[in-house]
Amino acid sequence: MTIEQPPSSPLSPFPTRTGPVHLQTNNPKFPWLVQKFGGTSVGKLPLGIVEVVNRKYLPTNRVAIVCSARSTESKELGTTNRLLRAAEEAIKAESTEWVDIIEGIQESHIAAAREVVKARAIFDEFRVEVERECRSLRGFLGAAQIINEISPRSKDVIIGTGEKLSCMFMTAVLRDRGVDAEYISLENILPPNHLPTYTANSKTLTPSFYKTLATLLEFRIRSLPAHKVPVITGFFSPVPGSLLTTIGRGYTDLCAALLSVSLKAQELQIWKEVDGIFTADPRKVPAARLVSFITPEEAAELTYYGSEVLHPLTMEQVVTVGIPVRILNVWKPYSSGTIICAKKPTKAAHPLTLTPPVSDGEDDDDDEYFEGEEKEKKLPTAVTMKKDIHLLTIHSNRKSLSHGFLASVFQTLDQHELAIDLISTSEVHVSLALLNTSPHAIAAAVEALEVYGSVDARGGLCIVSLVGRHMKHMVGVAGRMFTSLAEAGVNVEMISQGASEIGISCVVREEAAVGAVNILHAKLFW
Ligand SMILES: Nc1ncnc2c1ncn2[C@@H]1O[C@H](COP(=O)(O)OP(=O)(O)O)[C@@H](O)[C@H]1O
Ligand SMILES: N[C@@H](CC(=O)OP(=O)(O)O)C(=O)O
Repeated sequence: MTIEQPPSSPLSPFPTRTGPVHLQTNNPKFPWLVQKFGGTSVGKLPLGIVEVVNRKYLPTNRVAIVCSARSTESKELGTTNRLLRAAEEAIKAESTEWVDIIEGIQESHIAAAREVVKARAIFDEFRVEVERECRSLRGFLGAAQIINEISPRSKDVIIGTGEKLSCMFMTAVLRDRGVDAEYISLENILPPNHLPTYTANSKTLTPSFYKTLATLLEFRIRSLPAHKVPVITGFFSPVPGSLLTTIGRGYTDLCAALLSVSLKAQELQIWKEVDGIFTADPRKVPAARLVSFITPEEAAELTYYGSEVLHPLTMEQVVTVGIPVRILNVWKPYSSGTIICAKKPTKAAHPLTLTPPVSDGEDDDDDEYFEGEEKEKKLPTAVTMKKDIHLLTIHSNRKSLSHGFLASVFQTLDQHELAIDLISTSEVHVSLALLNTSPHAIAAAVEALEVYGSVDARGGLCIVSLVGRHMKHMVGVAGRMFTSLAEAGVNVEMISQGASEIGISCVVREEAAVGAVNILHAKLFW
């Protein structure tokens, strides 16, 4: 089968083939490769994605694609945020704005396809699917307006439309360029009657949830004809609680990680608009450098403490089965990005031939894998910051023993669904840094904690964290960290060293945080 190819498009910086091309299919003999594309990549560079899949990886791998909802400028202005706004509008009695928002989403997807999809039949089929999907969403929101209620589960259904439209779009674009793609929606992947068994408490998903989901994903993908290239919604549902409350925004990374586990993928690739993981957020620290390799523990610490490169739950899924994760830039498909795996891989020309050696569990020096290369300096790996932090300091009234005191504090925070980011404690005093997810919950927790002593609560703070596997063995790093901050006049409100010894964190005022990160980068990373 051959398909006519259009001339190159302004949406791709790469040369586009002209003339007929052969249909590109998955080869079932090749190892699986899972590729997740962020919403801005789908929005700005759909033909770049085709290039990545088709020309670069289909010749060596069996590819599964996961997409999040399309954004043409930034995630803030993207489809998911627009859908959330439509949901808010729909429960206002007189509002019709939600109708316009859905119309806008529908039209922007159709307009994007009109620009890149050249085969009329593929475009027409896409348009019919998009119109059907948006009609169904309008019906759903119309019903919500009548009953004046949108439950968390209903919100999931609404945002899920974003990934569905995005994957329909990418399937059409890939087909148009000769890739035998198949759209897969995971909107009903889990049987709803099983859900209550998958939460240990109201917020935490049990390992058996992830295991069941991975099995169902594998079953779903393997039910496709083997040569098809699946294009899978990063949205999966239903989940205990709701996807937004239990897993949160950025759930597509987690979906791709579970898929990689279920397919025993050779690698999980997260394609973004940034070259990989940097020594600091390049938007805040102009001198930040790309890091070619980091460990899963470092990546988890970094994402937890504010580097938005991966969803925080992603790493723990892939790490147990040893699947390497690579962060790559969709604008530079031939660069090798950042690889996240337990041991530094051997160097080779093609990124996918970087095979991570099996770890022997020893904490040996990873320089050995770069024989003949310049000895790597022992430095921290990255510095990161997390905004919107509240600090609670509780001075016990000594009416309970210290172990009882801490237990009561934790229990109270749990009752108010507040998660602790950092903790620093003496026998009867405790300081806790919390993400300010709900000012109401913090106020209620403070009131409840006053039973145990006096409570000092302050907002407008930031956590600044230094992360690095070498820090376990570096003498004086904490000293240099706090001397550098003190010399720059940054007041440190709390200090905490992670139990894994790969992270040291402190709390500073929000207005001092970017400066603090820049100072630490300038003083400790060279
Ligand atoms: N240490 C870090 N390394 C790289 N990026 C970081 C780091 N910390 C924060 N970031 C930010 O994470 C963002 C994620 O990349 P982006 O391409 O915008 O995401 P997506 O493609 O998922 O929308 C970047 O804009 C970058 O500024
Ligand atoms: N579209 C969703 C899910 C997601 O994973 O997004 P991203 O891949 O851009 O982090 C969101 O905006 O949260």
